[in-house]
Amino acid sequence: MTLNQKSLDLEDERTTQKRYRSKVRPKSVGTRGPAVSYGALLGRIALRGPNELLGGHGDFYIGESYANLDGVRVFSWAAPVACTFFRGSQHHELCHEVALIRAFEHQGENLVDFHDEPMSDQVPAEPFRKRTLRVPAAPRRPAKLRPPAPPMPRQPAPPVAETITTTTVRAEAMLRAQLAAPRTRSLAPVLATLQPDQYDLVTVPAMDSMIIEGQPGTGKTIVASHRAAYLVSRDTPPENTLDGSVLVVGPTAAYSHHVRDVINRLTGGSDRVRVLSLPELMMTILDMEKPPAGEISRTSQDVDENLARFVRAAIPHVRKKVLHPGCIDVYNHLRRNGTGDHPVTRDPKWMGYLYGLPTASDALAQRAHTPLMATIQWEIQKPPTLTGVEHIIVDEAQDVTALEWHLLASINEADAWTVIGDLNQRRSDHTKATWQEVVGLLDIPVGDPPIRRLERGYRSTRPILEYANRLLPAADRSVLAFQQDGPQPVVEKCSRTTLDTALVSQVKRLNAAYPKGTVAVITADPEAAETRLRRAGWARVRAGVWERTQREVTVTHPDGARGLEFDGVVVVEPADFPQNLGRQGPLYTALTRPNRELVVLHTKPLPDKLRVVS
Ligand SMILES: Nc1ncnc2c1ncn2[C@@H]1O[C@H](COP(=O)(O)OP(=O)(O)OP(=O)(O)O)[C@@H](O)[C@H]1O
Repeated sequence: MTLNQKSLDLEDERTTQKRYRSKVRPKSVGTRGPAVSYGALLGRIALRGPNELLGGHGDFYIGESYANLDGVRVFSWAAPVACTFFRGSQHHELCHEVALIRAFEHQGENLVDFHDEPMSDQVPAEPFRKRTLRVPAAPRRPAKLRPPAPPMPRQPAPPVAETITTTTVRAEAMLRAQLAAPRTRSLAPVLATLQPDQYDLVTVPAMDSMIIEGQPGTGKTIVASHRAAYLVSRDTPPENTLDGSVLVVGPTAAYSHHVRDVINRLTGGSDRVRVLSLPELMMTILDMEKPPAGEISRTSQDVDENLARFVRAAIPHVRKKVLHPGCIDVYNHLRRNGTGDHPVTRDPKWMGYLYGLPTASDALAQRAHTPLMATIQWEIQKPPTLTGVEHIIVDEAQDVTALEWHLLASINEADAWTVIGDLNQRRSDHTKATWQEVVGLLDIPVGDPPIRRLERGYRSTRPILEYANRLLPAADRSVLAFQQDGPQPVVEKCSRTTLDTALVSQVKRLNAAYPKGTVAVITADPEAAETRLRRAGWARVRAGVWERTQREVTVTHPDGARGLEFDGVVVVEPADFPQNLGRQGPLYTALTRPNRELVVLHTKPLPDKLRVVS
């Protein structure tokens, strides 16, 4: 295609984009501000020839929702026919007719470029209808006289044998450009570059439960967020959707913030998807304003599923004494181990545990006891805002304890689950060590294969992943990084006095290297790092965020970094990171947060595995 032709075609596409936006936008724009979808066209499909399903035309668009632009059809990304664009494995009957796929590149609201990918050796000479050349500006017929377009079949056709595989990378140039762009504070929709394996997982029917596993940066959160939107889209085939709502559960409030925008953009701000971190969920149940503090559990008993059983058995006894018991009445009943006639348990191990519980007000303030308090409250009075949930998507599921799984299972009215995680990032010994145990606990059927894997890492470059993966068992160490090139991690041995200057100068260097991007310091001792920054002239703008000369740095404990990403990350003193059963989940999470550059500063010896030169 000549340059001139391309710019004419681009003009055409921009015109269609404008018309599409003006048609769909009033439906999707609400009062929720910039997070709401703006009606982007994602791409365009040219078939090998005209097709009667398309009223004799041979091309169509894929966009954020359905529209008919005077005979030019835009199908939603959630409709089965979008498989022609995403190259998933549950093919639509038009999949094997595809000659050319055009993917649109947007900057903000502007369509700035397109990328064509031939899929067949039979690409028609003029694959796409050209509006500026072919469509005369003739007076238009009144809409009511226009013949209705033939309906598109909604059922996906049986898979066809062809060379499309889910390991294929699609829209590669755009994907590369997107990953090289500065990271922002919240995740963005990636529909135009969604990969075939991700699309397959996003579009699994709502009532099918599954476990998805993948190393850091393989797109698990992308799948979680796009799947939430797919499940409630009005363009999703009815057999794949649900009547109720979807709850997306993540690890921290920062994670909820990270994904809320993308879901709002994809759903047009639908109130059928709720995003809450586990602590936020429990605070909602308990109607608490301040998050509880401290460890997620002191002992495995704090989060043991037996507690849920005790609570359910205790409530009828408490109700005999108190007509409308509150959370505290039930808690105190447990603390006393019930009554002489009806003890909660006769097991000495559990009796000791119950007698040792703190007072109710202390328990409410301690994170280790929030799952128990929330379980009690849920059993006695469910908040109406959390009813009607039919599918729960749990991200960072490796960090959910047994008692929390029980609570989530009580909330889930249709028992449909998408459980997503990475066991290598586990941060506690008190969570389940295998997915089989989680499946057993939830008592759900999962399909075949029982665990689906996302293999390709998108976030971190190969040098970063190779360094971080040294922490893993040998069998998990191989790296499939989409971004092959990037700076080697900088590992700097410091003295206690030089650590201060090294930290500040690395933060400044990364800020300068990624002027539009994000930088973080991840440390087991955020207070010490904040003191160093304060002394160097940085000022706190909000919790965990510091500013100097209009540049920001986030300072966080590894627990707070889960699910997040930054362009540059400084990891301070790996030897001080919490370990579980000798494994380095929190350190592994920290080392895999950067998209572009990793710096490790240490005064103490590095963990053995990081000292090994591969
Ligand atoms: N198809 C895609 N197109 C563009 N960007 C993508 C795509 N898939 C993943 N990414 C990007 O890769 C980065 C990592 O994705 P994501 O956060 O979903 O990974 P993850 O598996 O949840 O990681 P972790 O477990 O480490 O938190 C994000 O910036 C995301 O936007």
